[in-house]
Amino acid sequence: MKVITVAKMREVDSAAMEQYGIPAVALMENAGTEAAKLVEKLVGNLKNKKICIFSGSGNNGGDGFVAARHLSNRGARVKIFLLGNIDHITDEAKINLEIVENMNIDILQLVTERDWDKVQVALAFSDCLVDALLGTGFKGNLTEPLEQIIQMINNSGKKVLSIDLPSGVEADTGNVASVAVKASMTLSLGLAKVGLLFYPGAQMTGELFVDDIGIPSVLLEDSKINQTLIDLEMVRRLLVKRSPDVHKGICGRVLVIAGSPGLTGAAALVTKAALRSGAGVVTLAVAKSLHDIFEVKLTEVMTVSLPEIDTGILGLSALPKLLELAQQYDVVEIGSGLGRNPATVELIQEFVRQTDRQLILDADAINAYHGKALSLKEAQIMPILTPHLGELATLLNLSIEEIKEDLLEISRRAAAEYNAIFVVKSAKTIVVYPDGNIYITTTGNAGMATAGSGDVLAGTISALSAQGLLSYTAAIAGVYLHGFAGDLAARAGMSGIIASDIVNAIPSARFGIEAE
Ligand SMILES: NC(=O)C1=CN([C@@H]2O[C@H](COP(=O)(O)OP(=O)(O)OC[C@H]3O[C@@H](n4cnc5c(N)ncnc54)[C@H](O)[C@@H]3O)[C@@H](O)[C@H]2O)[C@@H](O)CC1
Ligand SMILES: [K+]
Repeated sequence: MKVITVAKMREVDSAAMEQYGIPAVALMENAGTEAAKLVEKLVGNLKNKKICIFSGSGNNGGDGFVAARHLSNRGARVKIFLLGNIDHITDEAKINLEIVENMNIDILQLVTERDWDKVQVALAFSDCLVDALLGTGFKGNLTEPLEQIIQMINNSGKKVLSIDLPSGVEADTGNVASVAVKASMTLSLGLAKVGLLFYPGAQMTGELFVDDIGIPSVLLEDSKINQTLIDLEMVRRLLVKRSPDVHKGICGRVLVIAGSPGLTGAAALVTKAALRSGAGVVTLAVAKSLHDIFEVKLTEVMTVSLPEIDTGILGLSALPKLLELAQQYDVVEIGSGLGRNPATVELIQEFVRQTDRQLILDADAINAYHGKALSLKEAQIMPILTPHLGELATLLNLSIEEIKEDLLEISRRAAAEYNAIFVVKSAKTIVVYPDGNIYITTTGNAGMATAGSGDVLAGTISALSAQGLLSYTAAIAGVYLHGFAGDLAARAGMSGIIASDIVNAIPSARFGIEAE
């Protein structure tokens, strides 16, 4: 499923109206009709049900007026609370406001504090609320009466249907200024808005429904809408089932260059995740003085000892051996817990420049390219980078807050600038391609915010890439599989998940995805 930004949604709306001649009021009619159906889903038989509709003065409010008409027609007792300047009401909303006025539906414009009491009473006796205060036209901070009304809605404990977006959620970012409606259901119009998928907006959305409201499908499937959700079907098509006559040598060979003193856990997690994700052979290359530790720590992973420049620290002296070794592997994962010694940074950059293997760069390998987009462009095959928000911020010289303000566009610019596939890890991990396409995962949970979870992801993507998925698709399938494994691990208690739990759940997750 595609996910859309406000600017693009406006283009699609305009095209529906101008190219296809669909009047705006018809789109609004469809929006309100669908909203009324979902209210029925929330409360059951509408007869005598008390429904409060909160409408703003924009088109989102207009959708609310249409819903009011349909709900009233089906026997509900509807009250409309109108907020905002009625003189600035849009043409389509005005048409629908006049209709509900003509139908003698109870409408109260909220102006003074005395009106709040009426809202409180109505809320107490209502069966369900419809939130049509703010849609895609909202940005920034909420002004006072809105904030108060939204708080009243949330405090009422009633079921709420939000139209298009929970009011107060910014459509392009998922940011919530001070407060937003906590919806039981959200009906998103045309396509789901980006903000419904990212936190904190995603937390306010409730169950998400999407309706095309009559917009021609060719407009909604436009290839220029370049955000797509990663779903089960997509990943099922990508993951190739193991044929019965395979041997380990053709199940994907992964070389991992990771670990430094005090950071051996990262290397262990990457390698184990690669094995659990189905790689046939996984080898860990480490500095000589760490080698014995890993020999004990890892059973199924082979280890190779590299020359070091200091205890446990790699430098250029390891380069010839690494380049030669890499030839025997399909994919090289580099950087997890490798450390930031300038000599190690130099080794990373030279290795990345000279090897012709597919690379997955994590953690310190990403840090090695701070301000050096041009030198990463020297990589022979487009690499995959797996930064978390902090690493992305450092790479781009921005703060995490600045990135969150415009995550998609900033990630797009980074992928284009570095000519790399970026897997940006956060509560909603995204895969970003230099051509601007973004894939957003639908798996994963808050329990996965735990040390080492990112190392597991790097191992998973490496294994899938080594198994023959193109870097383009390995990142998508890896992110989904990793999140799915985390969701399985969460069944035993989300808040206590540790990274090894995710590793151990990968085989079941893959089995679940591949199952017919
Ligand atoms: N053709 C279209 O564009 C369609 C639009 N539709 C609906 O129209 C919505 C978009 O309509 P609009 O562009 O009129 O915008 P909205 O109705 O989402 O919001 C505009 C209103 O919000 C107020 N507002 C904006 N930012 C605010 C802030 N920070 N604090 C307080 N008030 C603020 C504005 O003053 C204005 O009254 C969609 O979300 C959807 O629900 C649907 O009717 C379908 C067709
Ligand atoms: K809304």
